[in-house]
Amino acid sequence: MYRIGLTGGIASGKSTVVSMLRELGASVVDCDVLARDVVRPGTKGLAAVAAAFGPKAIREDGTMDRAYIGGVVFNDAERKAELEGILFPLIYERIDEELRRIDEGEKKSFVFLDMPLLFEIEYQAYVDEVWLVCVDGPTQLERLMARNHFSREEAEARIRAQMPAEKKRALSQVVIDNNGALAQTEEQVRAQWALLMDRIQRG
Ligand SMILES: CC(C)(COP(=O)(O)OP(=O)(O)OC[C@H]1O[C@@H](n2cnc3c(N)ncnc32)[C@H](O)[C@@H]1O)[C@@H](O)C(=O)NCCC(=O)NCCS
Ligand SMILES: Nc1ncnc2c1ncn2[C@@H]1O[C@H](COP(=O)(O)OP(=O)(O)OP(=O)(O)O)[C@@H](O)[C@H]1O
Repeated sequence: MYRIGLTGGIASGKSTVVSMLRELGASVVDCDVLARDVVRPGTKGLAAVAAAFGPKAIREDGTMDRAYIGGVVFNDAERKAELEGILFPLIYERIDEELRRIDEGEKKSFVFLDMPLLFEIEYQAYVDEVWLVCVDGPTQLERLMARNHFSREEAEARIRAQMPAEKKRALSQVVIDNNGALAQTEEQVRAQWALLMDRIQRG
């Protein structure tokens, strides 16, 4: 099964592009969803996070306090590495499970992996090509602040925790520019989809 990694900085528009790809018929493994799945109430993932981050990590309803953990890890690289050390192995396991399900169950010839941290974790060796969703710095900051109701400082801390877009651009085979209107993004996605179908058919 041909694997396409889809990545991009926070609030670059990955989910927006994923909805367009799904409309076109793509199967997509969404790593943010899997990252939430491994810390559902009652999981060993959440128990490990609670052991490392203390009682404040869990809310009264038993779910992980994402705002609290986010506030800690995006301001402290060591704490972020600690969280990743707990969650990444669990997320990798779930990715493999999902890939097997799509390969054997849906019998698809290709799959997209929506993976925000693809380059940060050097996952490019495990995919056949990488698509990058790109926005310029001011647009990213503005969209992130608007979507998450973050202050400028909170938004900048999250952006700083990731690899800069220029570095990611140099490592990607396809770049989708999401600075413009959604219709312009959709046009690029459709054009790249057609090229991808050619590549897959040619083997
Ligand atoms: C820190 C947490 C609790 C913050 O939760 P929150 O609901 O605010 O954000 P959410 O999970 O929706 O992620 C939003 C975006 O933040 C960025 N982000 C998330 N984790 C990280 C990280 N470890 N390093 C850099 N950026 C990150 C990504 O661009 C992601 O798309 C959460 O992101 C988390 O559990 N992160 C660790 C797991 C992880 O790395 N997931 C992302 C890749 S699979
Ligand atoms: N072309 C666009 N024009 C205007 N707003 C947009 C455009 N594309 C995305 N947005 C908005 O920008 C925000 C970020 O987009 P989206 O959620 O798709 O990004 P993401 O890369 O999936 O984010 P994350 O990394 O946090 O999961 C959303 O509020 C979305 O509605």
